[in-house]
Amino acid sequence: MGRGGRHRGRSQRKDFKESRENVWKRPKSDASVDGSDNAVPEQKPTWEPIVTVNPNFEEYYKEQGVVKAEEWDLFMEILRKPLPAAFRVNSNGQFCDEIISILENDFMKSLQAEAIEGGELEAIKPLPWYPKNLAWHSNFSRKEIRKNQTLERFHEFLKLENEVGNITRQEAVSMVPPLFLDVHPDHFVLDMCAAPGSKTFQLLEIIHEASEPGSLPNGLVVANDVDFKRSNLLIHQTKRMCTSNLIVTNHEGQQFPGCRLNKSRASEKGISENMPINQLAFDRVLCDVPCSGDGTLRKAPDIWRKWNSGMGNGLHSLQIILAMRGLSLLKVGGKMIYSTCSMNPVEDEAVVAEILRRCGDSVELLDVSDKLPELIRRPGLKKWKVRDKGGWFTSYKDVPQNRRGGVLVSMFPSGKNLKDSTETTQKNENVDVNGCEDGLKEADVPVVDATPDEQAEEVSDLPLDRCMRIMPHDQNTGAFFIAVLQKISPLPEFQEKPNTKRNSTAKSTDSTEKSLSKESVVTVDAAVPDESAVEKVIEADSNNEKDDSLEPEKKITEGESITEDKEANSSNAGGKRKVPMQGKWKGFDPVVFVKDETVINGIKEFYGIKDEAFPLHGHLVARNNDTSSVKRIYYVSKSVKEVLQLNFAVGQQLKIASVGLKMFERQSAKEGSSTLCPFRISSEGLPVILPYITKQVLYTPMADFKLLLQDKSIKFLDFANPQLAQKATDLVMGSCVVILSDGEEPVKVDASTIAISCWRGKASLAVMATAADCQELLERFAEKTPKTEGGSVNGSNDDLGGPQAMETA
Ligand SMILES: C[S@@+](CC[C@H](N)C(=O)[O-])C[C@H]1O[C@@H](n2cnc3c(N)ncnc32)[C@H](O)[C@@H]1O
Repeated sequence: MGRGGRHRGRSQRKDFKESRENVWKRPKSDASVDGSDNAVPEQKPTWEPIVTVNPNFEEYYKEQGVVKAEEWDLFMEILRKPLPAAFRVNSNGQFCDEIISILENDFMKSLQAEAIEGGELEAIKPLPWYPKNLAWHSNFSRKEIRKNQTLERFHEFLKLENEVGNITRQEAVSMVPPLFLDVHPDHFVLDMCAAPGSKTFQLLEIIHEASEPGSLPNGLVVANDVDFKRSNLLIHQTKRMCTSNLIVTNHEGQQFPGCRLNKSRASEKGISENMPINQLAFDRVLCDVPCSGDGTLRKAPDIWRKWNSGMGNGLHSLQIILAMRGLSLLKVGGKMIYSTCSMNPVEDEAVVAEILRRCGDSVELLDVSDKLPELIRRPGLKKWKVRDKGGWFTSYKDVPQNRRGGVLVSMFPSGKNLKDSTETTQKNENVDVNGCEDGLKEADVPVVDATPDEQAEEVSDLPLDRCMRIMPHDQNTGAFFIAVLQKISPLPEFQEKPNTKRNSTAKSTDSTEKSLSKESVVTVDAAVPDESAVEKVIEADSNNEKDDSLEPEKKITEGESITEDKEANSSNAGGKRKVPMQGKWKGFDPVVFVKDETVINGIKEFYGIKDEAFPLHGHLVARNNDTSSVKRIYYVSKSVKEVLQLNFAVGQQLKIASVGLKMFERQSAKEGSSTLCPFRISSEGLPVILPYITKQVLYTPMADFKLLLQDKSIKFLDFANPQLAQKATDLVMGSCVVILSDGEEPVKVDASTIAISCWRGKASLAVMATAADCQELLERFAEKTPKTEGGSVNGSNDDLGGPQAMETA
């Protein structure tokens, strides 16, 4: 019997069938669409059908030719259907193989009856183009899964595994860009517009792919997003990954700092001007830009009502400057993905064409047609039109002066202001072209002769067919656009700098937003993926050192401050951070290296961690502006440490929202008892540090391990195995680790080791892990019971599989 083991009768299938017939409904009280799943309320109000008609949308895409006339009806039919749910199994999760096996051998079969009832061939199936059966598609929509009782067991499974980080719910097409980025474990990767973080999670998985338990990759991911609230969702998402190789930053992507140590600064600091210039450059950049999001219509049906052509036009310039900044931060030889969840060529091919024009020979649009052959996609367009309120334009030369504020030359296939052979000259009045952020006059958009081809119809001469457009009706998904770019040589000099007036012929964010408010009715963030792990808005993440629930016990002397922002130091008193606004950075406490020998040596001694095996010095950071109350200590990988040091060296340019892996947490012992070390091992950090802990470890067989998970606390005398009582008593009071073992003998920690963080009290042992983690382990053991226990509890964990130890608090 599978987990939960609840089988429902046929009567309940009726509800399911009905739910499938009602295509889209929404609560009568309107819900705003911000693209994230939390926009779809769980409340049970009266429901009214959502209108899935928008004549402007239909007219626009018919004219653009993104689908052929003969497939139009199918395209529209699929767009009106709710999006099937999709999810990925975390390839670094300890139970990865086991989860795939449950999907293949249990749910694929047990859900089949429901699929047939609903008219589908398969209930769930692995996405054929995703490696190693790690990604799955379900023919049930997410709403069906949530609402239909027959699917409850599957829903519970998804919810629990998602919560503990073993799976991530993510729209299928949103999984594609990281697969084309060709990331290696030693790469420095920048995810420029990262929230809510599903692709960041994928990037981290790839970085960690080849790591043994306890060993850390050389690479790192910097996940950036301008939106503070959404950054918190990202922090929450990626916390489930237990990584010390992530930095989360809060910058406008187009202004992301290069952390360059310039000459004047070098002399100020007395550093030789001849030293190599330090630059934070990346091997890979993911530029998954804000977009109009019409590729997510199936998931966010409110877009039907809101869509208009101005949405794409209004974002075009921001998309260009984000992509240009991404390319300038890329190492020569490095690769960047430009992607959107929009089908609109103005946000897609036109942006790629413009960045290729700006970069000349220094950037190549790669042909990746031989990669992921099972993924059905269409080549990028080479011709398209531009529409605004006034009508359609096939060439910039046809755009009247009064429309040139919103319609830019870069939106057209040629990217040029072509002279019509029938015209003698183009008037170049000194009129501001709003699309040019530095106030370029129209005279600066040169009028050029059209080639004979261009005179007939504007067709791009760039190899835009190398771009990829995924269409919903090809494989029952959402839509997505992806281009893979490679930096061949340094960019033309003026393009290498962050977005400045001088280097851009596009609108600034401000002018983009102005243009948006003029013509579009959806927010910039409308196009956001479906990741359900972000169903709650988290107001402050656990990095917040102002949480007073833990008592300060011991003073930690800070090392050097990495982000010494005065405003950061003076804010954030109440636990809620302020949103950085108008370029001012507010809200995050500075990152400091923990250098206090008493603290570090105390931890090392208490847990028996040897320096040569696992150095702590230089790898521990805290968030604090008050050195007396460090409560959480984060571990950073060597790569992250180097970036922090560089950041410090160049004047704290990075606005760091979160960094490192929470490894130690200050814990007060109960009144009347005391502990030698006030820092307990956090469950997030345990998988990394477990192989190096030599003290405060208790090995328990399965029966007692289960008891501990069930009861959360166990008196020493209640252990089923009487020897354990003595061994638990022998531990020093305070934090300890309990490892599932064949007997009560030590086992060598490897990928299959299961461990939880505990607290050794006066006469009992208490679990310091979340209820979800305990439940997940118990269910895992239940799945295994017939095979491993055979009437007797042997406690062997040999067949539990997967990397790293498991648990979190
Ligand atoms: C399409 S979503 C990104 C989705 C994300 N890559 C993922 O897979 O979860 C676009 C994101 O861009 C962010 N954004 C908007 N303008 C930005 C800017 N100027 N710089 C950086 N991020 C920006 C939005 O807050 C939004 O989170």
